[in-house]
Amino acid sequence: MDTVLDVKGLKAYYLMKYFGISREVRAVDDITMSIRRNEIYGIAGESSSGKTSLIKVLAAAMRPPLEVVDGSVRYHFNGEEIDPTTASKEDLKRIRWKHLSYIMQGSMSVLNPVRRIERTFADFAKEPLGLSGPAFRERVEQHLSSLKLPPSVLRSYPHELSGGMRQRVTIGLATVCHPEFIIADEPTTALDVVVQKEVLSMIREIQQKMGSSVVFVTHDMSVHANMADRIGIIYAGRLVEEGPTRQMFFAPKHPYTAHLVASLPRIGDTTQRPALEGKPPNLADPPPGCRFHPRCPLAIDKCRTDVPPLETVDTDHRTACWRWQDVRPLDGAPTGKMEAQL
Ligand SMILES: Nc1ncnc2c1ncn2[C@@H]1O[C@H](COP(=O)(O)OP(=O)(O)OP(=O)(O)O)[C@@H](O)[C@H]1O
Repeated sequence: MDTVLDVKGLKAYYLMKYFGISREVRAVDDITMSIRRNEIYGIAGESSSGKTSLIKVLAAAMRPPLEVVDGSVRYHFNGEEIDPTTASKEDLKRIRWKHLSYIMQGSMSVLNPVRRIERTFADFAKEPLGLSGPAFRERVEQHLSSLKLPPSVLRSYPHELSGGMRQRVTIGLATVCHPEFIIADEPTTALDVVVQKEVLSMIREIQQKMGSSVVFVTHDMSVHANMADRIGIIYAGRLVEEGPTRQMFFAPKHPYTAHLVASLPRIGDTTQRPALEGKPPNLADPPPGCRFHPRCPLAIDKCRTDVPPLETVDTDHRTACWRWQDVRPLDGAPTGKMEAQL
């Protein structure tokens, strides 16, 4: 299997000191995963579970107080090994956009408010694309048109565009160099459903054309169902289950995944889904054993004391649950009709 990214035992914590008292938030806590060439890997999990923190480490966008305290992250680009957490500024500049690109949450931060969009494209993409003048402009205009954006946006300032247009411009920036590895954090959440569909199919098209890898974060399981080849579920800073999309939806092996897929809204279905009781744990003081045990309907004594390892339970399918053999799809889990969509 052709692996592009290897993450081993990664721990990244927010290390803070207030009035001499240290506090650490264990946002990413012992994550091991690999991303392959030519796949879309979806990361799901509820708010504050550590998805964005993980993505920031992978995208070389980590800032204090977030720090890697253990483990390793390695990209393999064209035979070259790059650690995004220790790479020099020059190395990062060299790989940014052409090899590794990042679509972050919220579009405004990447667009300079006092620069026209064309200047921002020139700053980001001219050098990596190796084009100039009319050839560069033509390439950018073509790319924008695949995102349903008219060439006139290039003359605009960010504040002159709608939120949806700005988000598409951001996606355009991140994909114009056809990068090998695209990291996207909730890229379509702010868009209306029609535009969301177009943008997602555009990301897939680029991914297929280039054979690139996409790591994609969203809390929206229906987007994962339609986009991801594999899904990783994060709970309280840990990867608790990972597997091929179809298996995750139809045969989940972790009670938390079973809950997530059963809460997926379906067209025409107005039944109330049972909410998961309790709150996610405080990552400054997580519970011992399995972090999900206080909310888990299957929890036994062992779950309260022993951390379950992430073990392989089927082809390509890993779970961290002492009771994975007893996990069953919940009421409301996808069946029949939905299977055709996956
Ligand atoms: N700058 C920061 N300083 C301290 N703690 C932080 C900081 N940013 C995030 N955290 C904490 O780290 C944990 C993980 O947050 P993170 O944003 O990675 O979660 P998330 O799964 O991406 O959530 P969301 O879906 O809401 O974006 C949370 O407990 C959060 O409060």
